[in-house]
Amino acid sequence: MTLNIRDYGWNDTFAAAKESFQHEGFVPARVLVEQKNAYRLASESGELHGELSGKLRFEALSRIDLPAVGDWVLVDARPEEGKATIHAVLPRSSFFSRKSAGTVPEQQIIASNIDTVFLVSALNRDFNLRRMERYLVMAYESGANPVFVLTKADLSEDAADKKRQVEEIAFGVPVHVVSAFEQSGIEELAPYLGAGKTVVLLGSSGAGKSTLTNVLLGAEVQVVSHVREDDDRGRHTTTHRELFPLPSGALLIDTPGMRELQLWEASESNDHGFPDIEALARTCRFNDCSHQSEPGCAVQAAIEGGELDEARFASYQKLLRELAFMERKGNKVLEKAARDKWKKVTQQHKKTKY
Ligand SMILES: Nc1nc2c(ncn2[C@@H]2O[C@H](COP(=O)(O)OP(=O)(O)OP(=O)(O)O)[C@@H](O)[C@H]2O)c(=O)[nH]1
Ligand SMILES: [Zn+2]
Repeated sequence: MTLNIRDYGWNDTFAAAKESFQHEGFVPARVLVEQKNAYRLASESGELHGELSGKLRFEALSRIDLPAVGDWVLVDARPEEGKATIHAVLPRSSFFSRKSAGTVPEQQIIASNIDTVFLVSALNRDFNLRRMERYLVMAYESGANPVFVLTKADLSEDAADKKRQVEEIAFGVPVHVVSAFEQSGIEELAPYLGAGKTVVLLGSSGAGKSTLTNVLLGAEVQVVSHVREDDDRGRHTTTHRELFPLPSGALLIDTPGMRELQLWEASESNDHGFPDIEALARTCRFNDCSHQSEPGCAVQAAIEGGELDEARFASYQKLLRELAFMERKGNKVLEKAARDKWKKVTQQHKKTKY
């Protein structure tokens, strides 16, 4: 079985990056699944089981240097055995990462080379603008383009109003209202789901990500079952992180991996942004207190009194700055800022010897 890697998102940028490696005989492959340093890859010679070369394994300075779902890697392919040895990871155009817990916190790639991230939120009582802001910051840091998808429109009587509220916090970011149950609004997502485009769904548990995934998958059930005819392993049984093709030709990364990001959400923001700090701020003497050196500042008093962690206050301010920046500059500049941020990481990544 052969396949066309362009169907898996291969493009001229990756092709140019490959050229700079000048390794005779290595071919590109995309990581579909990663489990404990074993990989399933899509290559021109079909799906292969990949293993890391000894050199890549030992020269990796951290986990960020190792392949993750969505990565393009260069491999020595042995199609007759169904196997490949992974020798290098091509620079990532975007990625989600998280810091893994442990004595030495380490950055770990959750998913990479993503074009669009659907920030999925339900329009019921889970609706939470502060949380959406956090997700948006995370999306910008990834380098992927954020799109808000507000789900369960059938449960909401003020969907249009909520849509407007989201548009206000997320200047220039598209917002779409859908209902998986009523199959409404789904067609608005088509522009992001073109052939070779990679999408991930991100959002809290219960937001409707799996249901939406099924709708996107089921849009052309015929095509799906056709694809499966010569694949008796059944490619959509997902208990792990996996990249798989949608009938539209787009690639969806699904998602215990994205659930891991929710841990980030839970630990960093407590689900409600910074309610403790916001409560303190309401008791400052001045309504427009900047919590720096104003008299009667309850926030500074709490820091001095040891009730508020200074680092937590610093990250609150960082969030406010980032959001203010977004609102001021609009989407274009933000995209550049996000891009510069990940470029730096990618450059660090490049310094590693292959
Ligand atoms: N009314 C309504 N309910 C929905 C809709 N989409 C999903 N649900 C329900 O919302 C619940 C959660 O949906 P899931 O798709 O499992 O949510 P999820 O985001 O994948 O959740 P996790 O798998 O925990 O991350 C289920 O009971 C769904 O039936 C919708 O469009 N309308
Ligand atoms: Zn104050």
